[in-house]
Amino acid sequence: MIPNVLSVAGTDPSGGAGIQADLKAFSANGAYGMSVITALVAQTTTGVTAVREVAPEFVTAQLDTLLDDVRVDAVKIGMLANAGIIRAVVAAIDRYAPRHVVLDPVMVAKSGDRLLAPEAVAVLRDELLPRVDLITPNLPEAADLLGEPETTSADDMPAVAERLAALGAKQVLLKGGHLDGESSVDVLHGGGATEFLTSPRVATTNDHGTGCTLSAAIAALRPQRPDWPSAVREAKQYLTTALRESHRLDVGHGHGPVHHFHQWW
Ligand SMILES: Nc1ncnc2c1ncn2[C@@H]1O[C@H](COP(=O)(O)OP(=O)(O)OP(=O)(O)O)[C@@H](O)[C@H]1O
Ligand SMILES: Cc1ncc(COP(=O)(O)O)c(N)n1
Repeated sequence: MIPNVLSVAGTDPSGGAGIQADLKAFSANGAYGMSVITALVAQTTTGVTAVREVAPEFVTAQLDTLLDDVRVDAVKIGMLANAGIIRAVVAAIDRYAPRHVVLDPVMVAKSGDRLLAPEAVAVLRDELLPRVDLITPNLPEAADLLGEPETTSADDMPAVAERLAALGAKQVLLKGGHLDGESSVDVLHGGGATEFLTSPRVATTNDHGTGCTLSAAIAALRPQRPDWPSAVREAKQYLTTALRESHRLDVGHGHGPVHHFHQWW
């Protein structure tokens, strides 16, 4: 059976990040994609010009309407914008107890624009993080969640992932895309085990929405794979190929999107 997978996130009219990227990654990884929108974002490959946050009650209305009808096999949560929307999502998780939940704790876009109110970071950490199965912070987001300086070395990443797990996340995928080096190194920590996931760094400026794509591919694959490490390893391979294939696209003048190729038929 094809899994039903939901993205709860903001929009990107240029199709590189947010809901639009998630739906492409779901399809490419064999899932049926659905979406609940938290914020309308006027953005493209060069940055964000405006944000309209959806009222928390309307996020609840979208979630209730969908979840009362459709079985959801996995959820990917991205941009949540503010504390009211975080609490609407927390209430829905408590009400419907979805089987697999991935949280990409989106805080700042690649362009430097804030996508989460600073005062909402504590709400995300204390109320949402302990309710999800996997969190996928990048290094600045990990530092913000832990209230400590940002790590600049891959050697420190296992210890950072362990401290994030102590906040209540069952599995932590700490992403090292912001580090320099020949390889792009992530660390997966969970169930008492830690592993490095290393892929060759692709020389490209088409790196808008890489975090969105990775977390969405993980959510799509998890119901189709026996455990988190299998889904995470395969999603990372999917992202690396999507980055490699991105040279075939000609979209915008800034950080372009990755190419969501179909790998399953
Ligand atoms: N140039 C690259 N080549 C290969 N992998 C990359 C490259 N850049 C990023 N990655 C990988 O992409 C994923 C996302 O990493 P990153 O740390 O950039 O997250 P992010 O900042 O949340 O992404 P974004 O905000 O762009 O959505 C990680 O698995 C990282 O290793
Ligand atoms: C709606 C939305 N969600 C997430 C991101 C982060 O992606 P990036 O860091 O590549 O800009 C974004 N730009 N927009």
